[in-house]
Amino acid sequence: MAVRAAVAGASGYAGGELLRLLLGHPGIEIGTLTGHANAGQRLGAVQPHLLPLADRVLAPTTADALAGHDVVFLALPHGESAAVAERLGPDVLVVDMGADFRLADPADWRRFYGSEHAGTWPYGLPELPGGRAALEGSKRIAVPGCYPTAVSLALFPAYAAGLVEPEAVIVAASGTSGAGKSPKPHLLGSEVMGSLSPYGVGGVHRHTPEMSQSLGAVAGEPVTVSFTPVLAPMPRGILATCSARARDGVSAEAVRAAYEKALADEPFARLLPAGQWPATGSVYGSNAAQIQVALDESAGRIVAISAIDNLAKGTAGGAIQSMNIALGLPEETGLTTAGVAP
Ligand SMILES: NC(=O)C1=CN([C@@H]2O[C@H](COP(=O)(O)OP(=O)(O)OC[C@H]3O[C@@H](n4cnc5c(N)ncnc54)[C@H](OP(=O)(O)O)[C@@H]3O)[C@@H](O)[C@H]2O)C=CC1
Ligand SMILES: CC(=O)N[C@@H](CCC(=O)OP(=O)(O)O)C(=O)O
Repeated sequence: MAVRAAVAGASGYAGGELLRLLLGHPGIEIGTLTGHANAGQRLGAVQPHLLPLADRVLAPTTADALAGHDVVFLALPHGESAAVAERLGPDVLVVDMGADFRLADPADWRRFYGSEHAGTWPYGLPELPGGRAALEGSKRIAVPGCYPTAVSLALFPAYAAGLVEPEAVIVAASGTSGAGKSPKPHLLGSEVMGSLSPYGVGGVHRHTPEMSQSLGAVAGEPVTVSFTPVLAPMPRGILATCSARARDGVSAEAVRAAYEKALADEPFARLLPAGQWPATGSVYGSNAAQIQVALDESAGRIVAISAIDNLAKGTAGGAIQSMNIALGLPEETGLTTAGVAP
C-alpha cells in the first residue's frame, strides 16, 4: 500500500524539488500540499514546472491540514516547524527540512538562530558513521543544511580514519536557490550575475556549529571549523573546498585508502577516480555527492572537495533518502545519481 505524504511549504524551492522527486517515487502517494502567502493558489501558478500537480490547490499550513498522512515533510522557514510538528502524532513520520531540530546544543542554537531551541531529532545524513542506525524506524528526522551536507561528506572519511587535526577550513560556493524564493536585495539578478561574493564571513554563518557537531562526532573530539560561504551566479549547486591539517606521517596513499574505504558502499556519496575533480554541473538534479581528495604535502594539509545539488542531496533528495531508511524501504528508491547536463 502506498505511503501517503503531505508537504508543508510546497510553494518554496525546497518543497518544489521535493515534489519533483516524490513524483518519481513508486511508494509514495502525494497528499495535502500547503503554502503560506500562496495558500489558496493552484500549485501550477507558483511551481509551473510541476505539471502533474498543477491543479492541486495549496492549503494553509496548519497541523489540521497536514493530519491523516503517514509522512509529513516540513519545508518551512526556520522556527516554523516545531509548532506544527508537536501537533502531529507520534506515529507520523515527520521530516523537517529546516534547521529547527538539527543541533544538539541549545547554546549553539540560541547563539546562531537567536531563539529558544525546539529540540534535537535524529540527523538525516546516513553516510556518517552510525547514521543509518539512527534513522531506522525513526518517526522524526532533521534533514541537514545544504552546506553541512557537502562539508560533512567531504571530510568525514579523514576524521573517521584519524588522519587530520581537529580543525578545518572551508570555503564553499552556493547557487542562489540556497537562499530560498522570497525576494532579497542581494539576490537581484543584477547583483548576482557575473559576480562571486562572500557572505557570513568570520565564523557567523549558522551552518558552522552544525559542521562542527557532525565532524566532532566522527572525530571523537571537538572540531573547530572556519567556514566562509560564497554566493555564486548559478541557480543550483554547492562546491565545498575543505582542508584540514594532516597528522604527522600521513601519506597520500593512506588518505586515498581511507576515502576508498569510507565511501566504497555508498550509493550517493561517490569518490571520483584519482585526478578527476567534482563540479556542480555534474550533479545538477541528482542525489549524488561527488568527492575528491588530495594531500598537499608542502602545506601539510588534506584538501577534500565535494559537489552537490543543494536542492537535491542538499535537502529534498537527502530528505527522501532518510525517509526511505526510516520506513524500511530500499534507500535508493525514487532517487538517482544521474544528473542533467550540459
Ligand atoms: N533552498 C535550499 O537549498 C535549502 C533549503 N533548506 C530549508 O528548507 C526550508 C525551506 O526553504 P526554501 O524552500 O529554500 O525557502 P522558500 O522561501 O523558497 O520557501 C519557503 C516556504 O515556506 C512557506 N512559508 C513562508 N513563511 C511561512 C510562515 N511564516 N509559516 C509557514 N510557512 C511559511 C512559503 O510559503 P509561501 O511562498 O506560500 O508564502 C514557502 O512554501 C528552510 O528551512 C530552508 O532552510 C534546507 C536546505 C537547502
Ligand atoms: C546561498 C544561501 O543563501 N544559502 C543559505 C543556505 C540555506 C540552507 O540550506 O540552509 P538551511 O536549511 O539551514 O536554511 C544560507 O547561506 O543561508
